[in-house]
Amino acid sequence: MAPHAQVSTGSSNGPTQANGHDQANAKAATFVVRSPNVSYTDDEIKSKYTYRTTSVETDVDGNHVATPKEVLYDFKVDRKVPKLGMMLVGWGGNNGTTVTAGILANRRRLVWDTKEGPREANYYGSVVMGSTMKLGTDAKTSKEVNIPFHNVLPMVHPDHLVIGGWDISSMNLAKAMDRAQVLEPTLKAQVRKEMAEMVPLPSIYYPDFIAANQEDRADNLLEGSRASTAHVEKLRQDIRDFKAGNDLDKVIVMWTANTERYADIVPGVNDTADNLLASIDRGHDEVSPSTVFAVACILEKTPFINGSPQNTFVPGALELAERHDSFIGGDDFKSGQTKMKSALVDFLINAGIKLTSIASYNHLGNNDGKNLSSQKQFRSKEISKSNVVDDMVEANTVLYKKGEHPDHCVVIKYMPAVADNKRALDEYYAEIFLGGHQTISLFNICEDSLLASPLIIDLVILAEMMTRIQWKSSGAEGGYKNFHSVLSVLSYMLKAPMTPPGTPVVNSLAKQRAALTNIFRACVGLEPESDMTLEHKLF
Ligand SMILES: NC(=O)c1ccc[n+]([C@@H]2O[C@H](COP(=O)([O-])OP(=O)(O)OC[C@H]3O[C@@H](n4cnc5c(N)ncnc54)[C@H](O)[C@@H]3O)[C@@H](O)[C@H]2O)c1
Ligand SMILES: O=P([O-])([O-])O[C@@H]1[C@@H](O)[C@H](O)[C@@H](O)[C@H](O)[C@@H]1O
Repeated sequence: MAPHAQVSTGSSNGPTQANGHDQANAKAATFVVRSPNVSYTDDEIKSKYTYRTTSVETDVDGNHVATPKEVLYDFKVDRKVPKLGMMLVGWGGNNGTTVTAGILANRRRLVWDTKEGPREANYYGSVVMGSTMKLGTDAKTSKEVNIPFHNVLPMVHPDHLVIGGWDISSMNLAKAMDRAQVLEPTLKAQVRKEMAEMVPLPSIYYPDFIAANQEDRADNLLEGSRASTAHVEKLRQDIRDFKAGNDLDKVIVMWTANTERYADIVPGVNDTADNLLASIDRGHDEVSPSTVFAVACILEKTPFINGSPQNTFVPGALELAERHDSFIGGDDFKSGQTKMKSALVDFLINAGIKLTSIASYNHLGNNDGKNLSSQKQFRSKEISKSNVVDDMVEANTVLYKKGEHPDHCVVIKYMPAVADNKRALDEYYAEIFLGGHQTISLFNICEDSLLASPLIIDLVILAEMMTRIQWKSSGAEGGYKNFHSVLSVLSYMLKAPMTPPGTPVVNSLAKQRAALTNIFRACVGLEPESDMTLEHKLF
């Protein structure tokens, strides 16, 4: 039975150290699942998994009857780790330049001087590369055994990503890195030469969708200022050329370009796949650049992830993705203030503390902040930052009556002086025992692009991993199928997680991580992580 995680010498499975790097000649810990329900070949892992849930029926008086349910699934994982390309829309931006420099620094194991002393490249902030999961308990000592998250399935290692992309700004990545004002000069100096050779492909620019203050950087444009089939086909060709030119097996496209205004959902324009394609062909002005990128990727069967808050996936795009069995995911990286919020609100409400108001303010001085200083673009962000508590509030009917929820305001101000070092100030106000109150004030300096870049890596690696996982109901006729086109499994990294139509949105950070972890565990026939530890209680 082949061991699971390979030896770390340069394999795509990658090493296991906290900074994601293998030590010279270190042997990555491996694991293999010994079970009649799991089989390994050189090409595949197959598992039979019993999915156990509880079905609840509620009568008119609100009384529940809970019935345990079991569904048997067969999972299949393709073990061949591909040569993977990551194409960024907005490659010349703060996130695009930072994630590119970060991968170069890690790949070359760079060390650079800072005023606090030497710093070495790492992947901190990445769930895939910087966190672990509980494998089980030691057979002899009963102590927890934890493994690097990256090792649970044969994932791409970020060091091996081939990076490209588009930008409406023609600036090469070295100059764009300077413009971003994120990285230490001593690090920039070591990657400058390589980054100077990276030049974004020209992109589509429909001025009405982003702030007018972005116009001065728009000098790298494809002809045409509204959607067209020619734009779709050009972007598809760009993807094919990038894939062929770098001898890639696959490409993932990530939108990390400016936040756009919401597109109106117009019957006959973008409400169905056919209407959307026809609208693009007619050059309808309510089709955004991000939706054109999404359509191009869907038709090219290239996973597309939206790292910004706008409603890129209009109903027509969603229907098109389902029709083509293409993967999409989004929206809006969950990097700092909102990530903290989704953890804190989860804790407070599950502790029975009645949160009654959340005031979220932040100011930042990067180009994202400049774009968000325009009301329509801010509104996109306000929506994604505000909805993150809904599911946790609705789940607690003890604290909140139907429709009752905490006051919640979101403020973002553009203050150039602080550049990428966003200042987030939050106040959480809650009712506690016997009419008391609890006030929690948070001051959180988020170096925005250093927090978002690891999420870009996670989203790309996990989206690619999902293209190699298939399922079928045990014993059912027919072959294996892909997961649904909408990759809700990516929700941990996203503020406004997209889910398949008709399915609930989960924003609780703990639940999101558990879903991701346990789906990957099921692929190797392991039960969900249980913290019952009965072995430590029943003896
Ligand atoms: N912590 C974070 O940085 C964070 C968190 C959540 C979401 N986001 C979102 O990620 C996106 C990028 O953030 P950033 O800080 O890198 O912003 P940025 O403004 O530095 O970079 C955006 C880049 O996109 C380019 N661009 C704009 N329209 C384009 C188009 N149609 N095609 C190609 N390129 C285009 C711009 O020229 C710019 O280089 C923003 O939408 C932001 O809201 C960022
Ligand atoms: O992820 P998070 O810190 O809650 O949200 C952030 C906002 O507070 C910030 O103003 C914006 O510029 C970033 O793009 C990001 O969306």
